[in-house]
Amino acid sequence: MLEVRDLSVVFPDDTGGLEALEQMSLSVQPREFVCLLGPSGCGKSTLLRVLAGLVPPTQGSVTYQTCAHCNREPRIALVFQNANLMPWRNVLQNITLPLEMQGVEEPKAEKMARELISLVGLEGFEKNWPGDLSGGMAQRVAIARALIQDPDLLLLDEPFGALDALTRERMGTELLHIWQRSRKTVLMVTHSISEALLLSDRVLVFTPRPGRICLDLPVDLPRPRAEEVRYSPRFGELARALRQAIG
Ligand SMILES: Nc1ncnc2c1ncn2[C@@H]1O[C@H](COP(=O)(O)OP(=O)(O)OP(=O)(O)O)[C@@H](O)[C@H]1O
Repeated sequence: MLEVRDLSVVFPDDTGGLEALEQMSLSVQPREFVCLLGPSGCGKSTLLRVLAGLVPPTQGSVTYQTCAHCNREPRIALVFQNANLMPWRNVLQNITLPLEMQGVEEPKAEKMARELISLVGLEGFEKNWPGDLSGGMAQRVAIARALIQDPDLLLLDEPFGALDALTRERMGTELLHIWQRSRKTVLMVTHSISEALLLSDRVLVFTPRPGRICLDLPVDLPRPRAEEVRYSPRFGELARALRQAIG
């Protein structure tokens, strides 16, 4: 699905350049859920921005294979820590926005949005304004708005980072359910070891800047997973391995 080869990113600064990523290589399989963990400033968001085409690589390459027989540009959706909803559009209208920009007819866009509203558990809130939503609800709208583009790759940059601990835990479980039903290829930045283990097939741990991958850990916890997996001995072993790698 995605192949990154020897990727380096250097941001210009007064001292000759700030190296955010150094010769990073990784690949992601279709429908895989991969989490990125690492110390603050190690280049996790930079990697997502390169993958989304927002930051150019200084060196190296990013290649997408969207499907076996087609050669189209990949569809990539990015969700940030803040939901960034349009305050003058209600929940339904926020979710249909990307389709409206593509010129999709309103009844079709609305039908698709209602299906996603059901997927993210927001039935009954279609007409609510963003200002009346909790942080968790706003992020669910942002995730639905990303999914309506039917992305080949969904990039999540600490999507629950601004939420309180309990809401964050609940949103982790909800994202697990959403992914189990949508089965998108996902790359997600998180600072939470337990969130990474609950959700992902693989966790990539970054070194301090310049970011390189120091551990590529397959998460061999059985699926479908539920909240209780956090209390299994294997979960504890994997958490210990990740903690050691982060240092
Ligand atoms: N547009 C930019 N211009 C200059 N420097 C940048 C830019 N974007 C990021 N950086 C720098 O690159 C380094 C990596 O930043 P990045 O945001 O990718 O780290 P991160 O691992 O996502 O951090 P955090 O976990 O704190 O969000 C940091 O030192 C940051 O200051």
